[in-house]
Amino acid sequence: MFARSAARILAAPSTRFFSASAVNQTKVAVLGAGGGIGQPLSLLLKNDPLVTSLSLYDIRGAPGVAADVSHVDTGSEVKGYAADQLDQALEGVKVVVIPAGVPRKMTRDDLFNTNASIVRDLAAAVGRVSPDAHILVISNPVNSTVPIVAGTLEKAGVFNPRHLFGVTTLDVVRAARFLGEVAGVSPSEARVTVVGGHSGPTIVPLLSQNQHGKSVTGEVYNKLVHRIQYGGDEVVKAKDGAGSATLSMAYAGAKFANALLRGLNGEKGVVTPTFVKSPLFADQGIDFFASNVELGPDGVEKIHPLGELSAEEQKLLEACLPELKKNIEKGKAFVA
Ligand SMILES: NC(=O)C1=CN([C@@H]2O[C@H](COP(=O)(O)OP(=O)(O)OC[C@H]3O[C@@H](n4cnc5c(N)ncnc54)[C@H](O)[C@@H]3O)[C@@H](O)[C@H]2O)C=CC1
Ligand SMILES: O=C([O-])CC(=O)C(=O)O
Repeated sequence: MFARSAARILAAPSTRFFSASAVNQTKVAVLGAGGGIGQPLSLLLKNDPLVTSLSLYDIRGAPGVAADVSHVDTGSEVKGYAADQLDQALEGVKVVVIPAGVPRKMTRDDLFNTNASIVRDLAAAVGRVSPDAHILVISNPVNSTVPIVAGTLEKAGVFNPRHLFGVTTLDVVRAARFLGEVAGVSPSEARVTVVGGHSGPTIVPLLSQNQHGKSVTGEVYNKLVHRIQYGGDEVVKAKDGAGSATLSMAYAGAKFANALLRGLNGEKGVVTPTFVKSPLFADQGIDFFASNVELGPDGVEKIHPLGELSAEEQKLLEACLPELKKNIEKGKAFVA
């Protein structure tokens, strides 16, 4: 099965994204497992053959979610942990996925005050109990929460940049879906590398690098880019006060977790965009950036350059960088 290029497996958005050798199975924790994302994400991880054991934590409701999910007839063990059992939930975990926090009503940055301290406290617990774990941050604003996790772990003297990922997979999933619609092809043929960060102008889809994407021009191009950058708003508006994307995010989170687990298990060529500590724009003071990253046995194996950009993409990148820099600095200042 591994003979097929993993990059191609990732390139094929579909419900069948789990691919496994079941050799090195892994204990995965979900922090925020009782929430809108956490519940379906826990279900999807229960269905991932690379997950041996699932540890579900939330300040409310995780034991109930765990009891429910544990009846699914796949091999993994599932255990739920109550509010005062965070440290127990983290014992022996190799991968920690964090969708804890509040979803937005206005902009993602509005969430900063609430989610910054939630994420900081959870990161501190990971640093204390399972400092080698790979941490996948879903909680918004990702552009700031990832630097918060990094800063917290740095303070604890256990930060490993190869083990920290902001999950930007929903942008990649949306880009494939929306380009597929515009070009009249299957999303599996419409894979788009999305770089930058995860909010409005910091989301930079490199449509020109896809054979269908490069023929989209003019007003259709502008609308497509806008839809990818503001896809979250579509869901927030449609949910009308009931939160933001949860189901598509759970799908994207499970897809990224599976890619990481395949890399950790030694599969070669697993490449997907993710927001990591990155040298690409570090000379401009931007030391976190999403780009294609090869995932390997120790997490980040190789950070790929952006490749060739069209003139439009160059402009999008120019708009992204100052905003992303501000978001990163805000996260850093919070933990300083
Ligand atoms: N990275 C991305 O692409 C996306 C990120 N998000 C973000 O994910 C986050 C979660 O969204 P939803 O699941 O819709 O929210 P939700 O409110 O439905 O669930 C959040 C859960 O976190 C729990 N929680 C709060 N504080 C906690 C703590 N200290 N420890 C453990 N659990 C805690 C809550 O009890 C709740 O069950 C939000 O910040 C949202 O903006 C949402 C969609 C996409
Ligand atoms: O829009 C939001 O707040 C949730 C999110 O990050 C997304 O859907 O991309």
